[in-house]
Amino acid sequence: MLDDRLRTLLQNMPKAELHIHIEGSLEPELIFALAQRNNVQLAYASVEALRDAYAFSDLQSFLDIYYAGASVLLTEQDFYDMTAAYLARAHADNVRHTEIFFDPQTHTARGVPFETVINGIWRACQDAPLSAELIMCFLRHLSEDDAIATLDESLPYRDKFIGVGLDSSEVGHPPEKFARVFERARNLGLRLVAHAGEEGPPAYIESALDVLKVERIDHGVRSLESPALVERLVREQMALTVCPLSNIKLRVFDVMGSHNLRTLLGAGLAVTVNSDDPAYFGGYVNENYFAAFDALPLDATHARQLARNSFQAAFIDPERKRAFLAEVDDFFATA
Ligand code: HPA
Ligand SMILES: [Zn+2]
Repeated sequence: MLDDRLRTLLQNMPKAELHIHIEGSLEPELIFALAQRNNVQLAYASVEALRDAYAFSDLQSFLDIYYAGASVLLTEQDFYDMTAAYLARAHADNVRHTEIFFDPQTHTARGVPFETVINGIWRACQDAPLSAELIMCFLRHLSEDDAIATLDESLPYRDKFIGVGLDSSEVGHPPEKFARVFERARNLGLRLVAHAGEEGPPAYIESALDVLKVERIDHGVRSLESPALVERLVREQMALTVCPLSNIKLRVFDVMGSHNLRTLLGAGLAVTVNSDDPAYFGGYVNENYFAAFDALPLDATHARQLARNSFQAAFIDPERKRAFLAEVDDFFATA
């Protein structure tokens, strides 16, 4: 149950966000504004008509609309404006540090130069009122050769992002399909993450760990189907970047009351709460905390654990991590 006191606590607590696709922060109003600015024809007559189309049956039905929405992004300023809007919302939610996914292939396939994409997003991060880093994702429905070409294309901008990830259609595209490109990324000193166990089976989480050697699992909610995997994830304190509203909108769980977030936490897993694609799933990170705490038996102790986990799992140096964790502890000591 979410009373006013718990809601205020969740709103104000310092937190990190570790699973946010920047293209998924593109609000319908901004899609229409950019379409007009760029003379792009949209398949929807109005903001309302577009929003009405946000009724998804699974991951793929969402991805089709998400890629269509991204088609209005053409100039560096478009990428800047989209990113600046997300960062302002994250700041309002008391996010202190965010690690943002971007999907270059969605744009380079349409003829938008890699440089345009990364420079716009990166410049907004430099201007942000919070700490922000970038993680470049490969689209798993495309080939590994395409991912390798994207990694090659990114090398001149190596200092503008900290890691690589794997997103898009999960089932049928197991992590091992991307073994070589992740090995190359690892040799470049990049941090590694992958979506696994959102719609795909626990075996995909295992191959993300064993073959890709990822350092965090994005989603990972299906890990509970394998007790041996849960035991391993707890032992290794492998972070899961869980996205509660996403899981409901994409029908991974029927209703928030049946989400397994509380069970994952109770098992000792290093769970974090994140927004995934906030413009499409009904809210930014604090809305994800509110919805989960409203529907599940979660209290201030869990809030503190989740805030701590978010910084613990962040790709930041140990000194900054200690400072953020101390900030969380101070916040809860005086709350
Ligand atoms: O939740 C997601 N899963 C896979 N790919 C994605 N791309 C944006 N959001 C997602
Ligand atoms: Zn995601």
